[in-house]
Amino acid sequence: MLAIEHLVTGYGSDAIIRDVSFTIPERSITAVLGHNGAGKSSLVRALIGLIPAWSGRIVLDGTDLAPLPSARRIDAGIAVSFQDDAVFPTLSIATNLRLGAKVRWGRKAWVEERLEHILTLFPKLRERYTQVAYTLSGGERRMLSIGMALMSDPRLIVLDEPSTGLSPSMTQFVLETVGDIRDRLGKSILLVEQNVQQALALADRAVVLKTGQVTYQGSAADLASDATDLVMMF
Ligand SMILES: Nc1ncnc2c1ncn2[C@@H]1O[C@H](COP(=O)(O)OP(=O)(O)OP(=O)(O)O)[C@@H](O)[C@H]1O
Repeated sequence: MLAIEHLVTGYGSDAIIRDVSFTIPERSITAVLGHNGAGKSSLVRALIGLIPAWSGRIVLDGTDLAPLPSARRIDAGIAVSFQDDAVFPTLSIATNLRLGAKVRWGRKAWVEERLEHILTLFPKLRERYTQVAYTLSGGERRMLSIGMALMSDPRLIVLDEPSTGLSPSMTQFVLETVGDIRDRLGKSILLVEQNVQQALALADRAVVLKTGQVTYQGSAADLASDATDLVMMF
């Protein structure tokens, strides 16, 4: 569904992503793994247009998104939830979620239907629907941030380290929900995670980045089962 082809980008004159190519299949979870500084966040930024591609292509359903600005990429079907939970703290859960669907505001019934899907996925958000977002716990705020990204009904959702700063039980809940986003909503997910074992247990495919280059791409289960491979790839 999405193909990243020979992507090169970076900052100033430093190339950080160096000839990266991989594909993300329909209805699948692809985990992007790598040490601190490997280039995971830079890859996410390039994917959604926060930094320009120096060369290469980002092809979604046959269209190259690399020359397009971020807003056009959202229209094309990519959404992102960043680890710093970009929610509006003084607005209610209900308003935050509706803002996530801003690109489709003209279609009221459609927005309400999306909202129902998200509230079914995150029952905690339904319980706190009218509360303002700053009253949420860290885990609930993470759910809201993911819910907002899902409101535009993307084909591909990019989750940048969704477990960062969460307790082990909340991490488990959020990662289980990532499985639901694939299975119940039928989305494709690019999951950037520090939590290697849990990410591999959940993902269908894995991509390992090392100093901006791909050292592994293939089955997540195969990588998880071979400890030697894991050490070599990182
Ligand atoms: N805005 C920036 N300007 C210049 N260099 C940057 C910038 N952001 C990141 N870098 C550099 O790019 C390299 C890759 O960083 P990046 O944040 O993409 O890695 P990462 O794999 O996401 O790391 P982490 O797991 O620590 O978030 C690092 O050497 C970093 O210092």
